[in-house]
Amino acid sequence: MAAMATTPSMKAAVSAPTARSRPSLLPVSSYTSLRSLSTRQVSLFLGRPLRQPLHPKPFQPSTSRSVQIVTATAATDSKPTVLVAEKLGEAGLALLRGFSNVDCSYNLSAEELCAKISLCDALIVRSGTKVTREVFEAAKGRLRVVGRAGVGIDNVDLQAATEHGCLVVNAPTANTIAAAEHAIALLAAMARNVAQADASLKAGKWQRNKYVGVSLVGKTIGVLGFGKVGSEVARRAKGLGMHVIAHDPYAPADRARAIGVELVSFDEAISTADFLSLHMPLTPATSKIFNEESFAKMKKGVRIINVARGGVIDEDALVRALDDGIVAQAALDVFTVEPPPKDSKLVLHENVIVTPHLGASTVEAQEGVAIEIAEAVVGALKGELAATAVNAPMVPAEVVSELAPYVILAEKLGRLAVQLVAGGQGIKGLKVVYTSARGPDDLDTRLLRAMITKGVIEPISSAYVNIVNADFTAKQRGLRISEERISHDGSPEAPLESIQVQLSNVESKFASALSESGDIRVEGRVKDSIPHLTLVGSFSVDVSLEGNLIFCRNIDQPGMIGQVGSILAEKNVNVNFMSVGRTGPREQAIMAIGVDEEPDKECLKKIGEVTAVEEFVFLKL
Ligand SMILES: NC(=O)c1ccc[n+]([C@@H]2O[C@H](COP(=O)([O-])OP(=O)(O)OC[C@H]3O[C@@H](n4cnc5c(N)ncnc54)[C@H](O)[C@@H]3O)[C@@H](O)[C@H]2O)c1
Ligand SMILES: O=C(O)[C@H](O)COP(=O)(O)O
Repeated sequence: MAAMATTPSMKAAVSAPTARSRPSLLPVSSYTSLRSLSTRQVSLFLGRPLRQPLHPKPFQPSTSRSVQIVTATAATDSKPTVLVAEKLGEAGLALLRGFSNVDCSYNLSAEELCAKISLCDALIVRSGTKVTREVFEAAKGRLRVVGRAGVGIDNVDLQAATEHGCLVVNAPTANTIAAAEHAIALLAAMARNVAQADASLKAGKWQRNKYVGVSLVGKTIGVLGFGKVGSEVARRAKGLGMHVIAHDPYAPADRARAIGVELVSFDEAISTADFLSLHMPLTPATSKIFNEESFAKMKKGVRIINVARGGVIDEDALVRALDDGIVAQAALDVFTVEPPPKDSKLVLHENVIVTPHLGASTVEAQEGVAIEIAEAVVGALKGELAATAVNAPMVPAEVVSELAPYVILAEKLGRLAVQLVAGGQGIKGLKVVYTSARGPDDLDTRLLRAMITKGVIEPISSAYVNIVNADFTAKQRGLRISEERISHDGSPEAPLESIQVQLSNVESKFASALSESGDIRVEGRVKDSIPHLTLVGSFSVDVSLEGNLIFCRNIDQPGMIGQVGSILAEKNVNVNFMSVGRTGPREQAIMAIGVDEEPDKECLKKIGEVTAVEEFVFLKL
C-alpha cells in the first residue's frame, strides 16, 4: 500500500498500491490459546523469516517504490507442515499430528532436504542431520522453527538460522539420565573388557588371563564438563566408590560441593585422574581440546570415556596416545565424523570400545525427547515463547503478557515513523524513549525494541523481522538503535507511561512530524488496552492506532473538521477517531484522523485541495 504526502510541486501524490501478499501464518483458532496474546503480538514470534539474504549497507528507505505495508494476518485454515527428518518417538509424533501435517522422511540426502524444506514450517532433527546455511536458504523464508530432538545443537548452523529469523529449539533435559547411564555403562565395560571378552568368547576362545580388568573403587575420575550429564555421572561414580573431581569453568562451586565433588583446573583434572569422562559441548573453545599436548599431561595409563562429542578429541592424537600407552583404553560413543570411516584406526584399535552414538538411545529417553521437542515446536509455531530456544532472547511469559498492548503500540509507532520519512539520505539513528514509573530492572524492553525494529524495517524492505533476528537485521542494515528511559512519578502498576520513537537524519514527508531538533518524532500511550498516538512532532494529539491514519496540517479555523469529514463521508470512508492538536487558537493545527477504510486517490486529492490544508499524509498502520 502506498504512503502519500504532499510534495512542493504536487499537494497530494497518490502512488499505486503494491501490496505484498505475505503468506498467512496460522489458523485463527491456533492463536486463541495463547495466554490471551494478541494476533499482532503473536506475529512477533511468527513473523516470517527473511526472504532474501541481508547485505551490510546503510539503512535506506526506498524512494523509488511505494512504501509497502502489510499487516500480519492469521487467516486460512491450512495447518503448518512439520518435517521430521529423523526417527522420533510416537508420543511426540502424535502431539505434532494434533496440530500440523507431519511428514516423516528419514535418511534424506542434503539435496533432498533442501528440495523439501521450502514446503515446511518446521523441521525436527536429531544429531544425524546437518542443518546448514544452504537448508535455511533453500527454505525461501518458510521455515520458522528447527527443533533439535536432543541436546547438542552443533549440527545446526545457528548463525544462519538467526539471520533467517528461524527459531531453534532443543530438548535439553529428557536424555540426560540416558547419557549419564551410558557413560557409566562404558566406564564399567571398558574397565572389565566386556566388549573384547564377549567377542573373544563368541569367536570360540576362553581367554580368562587376557581380560583381567581394573577396579573402579577408590580410583579418581575426572568429569570434564559438569553440566546436566556430567553431574549425573559424578553422582553415579560416587555411588561406585570413586573419588570424583570435575573441571568446568562455568559450573557453580556450590552445586559441585553439594554432591561432594571437587572443582579443579583442567590441567589438574587431566593429570591426576585415572579415568576421564567427557561431558562438555562441542564449541570453538572445546574443539580438539584433547590433543597431543593434553595427552602428554595425562597420568600414564589413563582411561577415557567420551559420550559428549567426537570433535572435542583430536582422534589422530588419541590413536598415538593409545599406541604409546599414555592412554590405556578409550570408550567412545561419539566421533568427529559419524558414522566414522570403516577403516578408522581409532574404532578398530584393540584398546578401544565403541558404540554408535547411543547415549540418548533408551526407550524412555526417546519418548521423553520426542514429547519435549514436539511441545517446543508446536509452542513456537503458535507464537509462544520457547523456554528452550537457543537463538532468541528468553522473555518470561508474564512479561510478554503484561507488555502485550505496548508491543502492539511499539510496532505501530515504528510503522508510522518510517512512513513519514521522505527518503534520500538513509536513516542513521532510531532512538526509543520509554517513560516509566518502574526501575530499569523492572522493565524488559527487548520485545518492544524488536517490535519497533519490525515496524520500521518491514514496510520498506523484503525483510521479515521477528524477535529472533530483529537486532541482527537492524545491524545489517546499519540502523543504529538507542534506548533511553525517563522516570515518571506515576504508579509503577503499568509498565510504561509512553513510548516515543525518533528517527534522526531524515527528511519528512510531513514537516509537522519533525521535532525542534529535526528528528521525526511520534509518541504513543496505551489507554484501556488500546494503543493511542499522542504526539506527532511537537503537536499533541490523541487518536487510537486502529485502521489507517490521515494527518493534515492546516490553519486552525472553523469548519475544517466538517470539510474534511464531508469529503471522507462522500466516499463512504468511516472516521473512527479524530483529534486536533494546535499551537494556539487560529494558529497552526494538526488533525489526526483515524479511518477504517483506505480513501481512494480522488478522495485524498480533494482533501489536499482544501485551501486551509497546508500538508497532509495518509498512513497505513
Ligand atoms: N552421546 C549422546 O547421545 C549424548 C546425549 C546427551 C548429551 N550429549 C552431549 O553431552 C554434552 C553435555 O550435555 P549436557 O546436557 O550435560 O549439557 P550441559 O550444557 O548441561 O553441560 C555442559 C557443561 O559443559 C561446560 N563446559 C563448557 N565449556 C567447557 C570447557 N571448556 N571445559 C569444561 N566444561 C565446559 C558447561 O559449563 C556446562 O556446564 C553435550 O556435548 C551433549 O551434546 C551426548
Ligand atoms: O546431543 C544429544 O542430545 C545427543 O548427542 C543425542 O543425539 P541423538 O538425538 O542423535 O541421539
